[in-house]
Amino acid sequence: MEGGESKKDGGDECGGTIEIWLRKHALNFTRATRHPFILSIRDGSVDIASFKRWLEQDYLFVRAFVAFAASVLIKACKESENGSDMEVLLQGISALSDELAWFKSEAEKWGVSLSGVSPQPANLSYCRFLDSLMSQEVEYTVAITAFWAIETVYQDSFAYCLEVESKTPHELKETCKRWGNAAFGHYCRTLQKMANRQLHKAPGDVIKKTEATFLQVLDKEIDFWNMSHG
Ligand SMILES: Cc1ncc(CN)c(N)n1
Repeated sequence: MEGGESKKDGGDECGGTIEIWLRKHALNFTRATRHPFILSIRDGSVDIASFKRWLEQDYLFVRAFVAFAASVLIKACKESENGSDMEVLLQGISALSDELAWFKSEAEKWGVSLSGVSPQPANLSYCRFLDSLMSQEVEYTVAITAFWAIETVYQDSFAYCLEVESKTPHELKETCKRWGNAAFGHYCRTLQKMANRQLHKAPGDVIKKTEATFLQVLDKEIDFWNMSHG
């Protein structure tokens, strides 16, 4: 097992809490990762105005997500018994810096101005939700699971657009590779193990809260994709 993990740590890829939830809530997960917007990228019918709208809104979201990532890092430093969590999250934050730079250059490529963009209601609601998870009262278990889910929805969605049979337009391949690449997939699986390890030792009430938060993330992601329709 990678990283010296054992079933005892909750690191079993088949039997961890996260894998159980992915099976239990498969419909919600599929709605978040096989949204019509993603399907339209994959079959090549995507409306470029929708893509540009997504680009503008996601730039704003990622700025809020950086603050959330920093709060998860602080919780890891204080609450995680595993020293490598902090290192994984620190690398994740550094990748978010590249992500912001990428949004700026991608916007320029598409003639989109990011300076005057206002967040749409679904984006505001998602950012407010992230804010609520940044509170000191929110356990690391809840926060790391939400963080894993947010990154994984993008990984799974965009990796789907890169499968051999996909007809993703050439000019959108770069976007899909940003989250659909193998290294990002590996990063998401590492986050999944971190979340599983926490859940393995969490009390029942925290597990319940974490499952509810996971479902909220999926709903917020669906609303976010819906926004691209305008
Ligand atoms: C809405 C949303 N969810 C997830 C990600 C991946 N960081 C993102 N950029 N935007």
